[in-house]
Amino acid sequence: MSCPLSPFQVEATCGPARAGRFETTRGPVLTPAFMPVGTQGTVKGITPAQLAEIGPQVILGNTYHLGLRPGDELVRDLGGLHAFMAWPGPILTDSGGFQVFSLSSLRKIKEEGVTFQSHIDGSTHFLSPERSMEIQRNLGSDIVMALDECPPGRMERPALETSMARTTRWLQRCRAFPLGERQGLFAINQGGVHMDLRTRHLHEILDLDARTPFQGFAVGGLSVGEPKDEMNALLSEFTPTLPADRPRYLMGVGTPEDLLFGIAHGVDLFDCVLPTREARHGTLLTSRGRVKIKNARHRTSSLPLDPDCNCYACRTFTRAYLHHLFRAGEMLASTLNSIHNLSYTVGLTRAARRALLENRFPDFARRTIDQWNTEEP
Ligand SMILES: CNc1nc2cc3nc(NC)[nH]c3cc2c(=O)[nH]1
Ligand SMILES: [Zn+2]
Repeated sequence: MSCPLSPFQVEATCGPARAGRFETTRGPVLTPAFMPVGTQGTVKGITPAQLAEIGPQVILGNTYHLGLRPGDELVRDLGGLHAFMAWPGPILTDSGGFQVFSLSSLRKIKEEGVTFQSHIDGSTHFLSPERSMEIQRNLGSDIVMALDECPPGRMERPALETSMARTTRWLQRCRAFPLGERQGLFAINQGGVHMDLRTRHLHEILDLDARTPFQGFAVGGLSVGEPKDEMNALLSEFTPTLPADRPRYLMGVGTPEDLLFGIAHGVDLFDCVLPTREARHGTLLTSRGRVKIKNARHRTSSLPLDPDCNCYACRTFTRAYLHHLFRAGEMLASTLNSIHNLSYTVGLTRAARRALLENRFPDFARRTIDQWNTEEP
């Protein structure tokens, strides 16, 4: 079995935290790394050139959305997702399970797969492990996520165990599917906030891994409405038990605080719509905490949004201008706010990596958290 992704190299550690890297055929991935979400083949409101300046290691594409519209075969015929959206760097595609359960209506899940109605036009569709793999092969992503069932938070244990068992059987089917030679498959661990279930599922995954190794391991089933302290308790105990020689990806997380917590407990990769979604709603993530740009106190401010940020928005415009754009409902407000929030979030994981490499991560984390909580941003 060719391994298109190189082995994960741990370059520095600080307790469970680590800085690392792995190669894809479209470039290296230096971790820890935050991956901006490009749901429908675009990181909303940002051009590829602007995205390149922000400099993410990897971006995400959604199988559910792109499979429905414009359709995975069209994207394949036009050269794949990298060409289609003009992003030459590594792309990770999720497998569609999460969107089917969170976006579509009238779905019916069976062993074979899940039947669902499109949120676009109500048409009926079917997503199986094989179909999810086929869509991701057609998109040509570098990192492929297995099709899993993402249980809603607070699912009762018996139902959770039934769901986990199916996710393991679906993983076997994903593994059997012939992906592209440039694609690596990540397995997804489930089990809610229960350490014993997480461990049981991991052992089932590792039984499959022993025969044909997975290129990475994702922690799914979190950030789905469970209490934050329960998520963090599980993460701190479970993450370090994942294989250390493969990337660890925490799906759907999170806030700057969540990223530091995850990094401290050994997570390498993150994705979340929060930075871009909050940007569109006028909440900006800065080195001194959150700024609600529509607040009247920014109306006349000649200051940059974040004095410690060198992004296009912070080095070019005043808060007064960002405030004006948002109040006026201008399109540029979303673009500039997203450029900043992504620059901040990608920059935070990049700075954490540097701190780990320079053996000063605890001090970095402490200073970062203190700065969030001291000055009025
Ligand atoms: C692709 N499979 C898959 N995606 C996910 C995306 C998520 N996004 C969140 N919070 C925003 N939690 C998630 C869990 C999963 C999960 O368990 N599985
Ligand atoms: Zn900025």
